[in-house]
Amino acid sequence: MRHLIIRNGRLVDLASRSAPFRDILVGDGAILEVGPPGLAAPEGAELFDAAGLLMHAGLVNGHTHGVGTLTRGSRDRFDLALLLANAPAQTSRQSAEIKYLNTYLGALEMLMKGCTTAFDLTFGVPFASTEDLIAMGQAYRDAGMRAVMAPMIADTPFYHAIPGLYDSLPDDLKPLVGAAAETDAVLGAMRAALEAWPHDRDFVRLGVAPTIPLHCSEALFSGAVRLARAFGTVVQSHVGEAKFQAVAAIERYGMSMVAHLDRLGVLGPDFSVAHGVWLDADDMRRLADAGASVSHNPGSNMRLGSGIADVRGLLAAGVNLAIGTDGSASSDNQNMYEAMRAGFQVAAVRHPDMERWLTGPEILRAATEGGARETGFTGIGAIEPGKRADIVFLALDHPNWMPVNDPTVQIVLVEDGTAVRHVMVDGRLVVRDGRHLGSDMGALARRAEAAKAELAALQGPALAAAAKLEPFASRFCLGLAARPYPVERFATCSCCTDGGFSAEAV
Ligand SMILES: Nc1nc2[nH]cnc2c(=O)[nH]1
Repeated sequence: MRHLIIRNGRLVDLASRSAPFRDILVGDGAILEVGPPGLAAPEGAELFDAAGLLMHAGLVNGHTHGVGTLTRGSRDRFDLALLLANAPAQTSRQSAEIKYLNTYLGALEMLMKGCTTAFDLTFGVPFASTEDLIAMGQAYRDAGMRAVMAPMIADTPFYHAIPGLYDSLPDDLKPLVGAAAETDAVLGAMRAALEAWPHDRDFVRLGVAPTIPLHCSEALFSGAVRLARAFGTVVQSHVGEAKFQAVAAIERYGMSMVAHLDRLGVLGPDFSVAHGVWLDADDMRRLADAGASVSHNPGSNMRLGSGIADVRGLLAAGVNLAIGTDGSASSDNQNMYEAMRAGFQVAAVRHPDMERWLTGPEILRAATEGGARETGFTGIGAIEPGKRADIVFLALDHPNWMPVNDPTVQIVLVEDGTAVRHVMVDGRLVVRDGRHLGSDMGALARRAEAAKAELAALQGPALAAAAKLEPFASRFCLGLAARPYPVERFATCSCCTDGGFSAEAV
């Protein structure tokens, strides 16, 4: 066994909100013991000196999209309706190099900012082949990160998914709307990828993401979840992200999106909801009863103007909470410290009553243990015996940490990733002295610029067509969002006007 003894570091303790000195003994990537200074180590154990460093468990990004990294920061006024109007064009045509680079650069950013595991909703089959998915999984392997890669699958294009939207389009634009996909072909391609998956599942797993319930026929959604369960993997879907979707769900199903999913029998401990902004108390109870998770993505929900999730309500109901950044195409960066800080801030904005604000330990727990449960990587999320050694080392001689106060609050509200000194995954350093081991940043920057040019040439015509449709999608979805949505939770909120969130707050 390869032993590693980490000495002289301070370990964040969520329960006592302190950071006592602790030694950590690691054997073959697993944490064997955690104890006060002077912990016994076997002869020949390699010493890792963590003097002047604060240790916390690697962060888990509960929801991202590696596919959007190369387009980060390219548009400012961009809401979910515009994103969905453009998504097929943006994800349709990419070379293998672009797919790899998108994923690798996202992973690199996450690792360098203290995140060691991600739930990545990537290109959907059949547009991404099994080979593409394997290559994107390799990007995580090469970066040294853990991930669930879940292809976003659908059989109903956005314009058909939202009741009335297609009919609202001028006739000359209707041919620009993509055709429905063959349900069996999508499920067949998903099955083939699951069967062929070659990567070590302790590091990179293949998950399943029926992307948005409205974009999936019942046969596709149920079939996707059955497949995930047959292969013992996890499922994630965008649920209740924007108000227009919540209203459209009532119109389409005669019930909320979560009630529809419950009726399909797909909710369970292996099921996670991305966003979960537009949920009522009944939705939350159904998710909690099923043991499901919600990835709270506050930065994205603000960036796209989607709204503010009632996270206190989710926790009180007993839903497992994770924290996510969302993809860089929707929220630009992959900074889990920023996502945690935003999570704290939006809860305070959402609830005038301070008793309902989130605490530092609650957010940090969601970004570690909650994410571990949500991704299905049960061996991560904490620094304790039996877990894998995914450890972030923050420099205490960085201004962020002068002085050390309540470390559980300071990580959430002060740290921004700039104090990340080293990052360890499975007992091996992947970031040392702030630099990712194995990446040539100059070469990557040149590849990214070349990929950007290639992407513009490949996707230009499809994006031009999407741009013609965009104004119609935008107007239609704004019209849906202007309708009252009957969610009782807003009745207790001081920023409420007519039973819906005020336009200002959303
Ligand atoms: N935020 C967000 N990003 C996406 N990227 C692709 N689909 C989606 C979605 O439904 N929501």
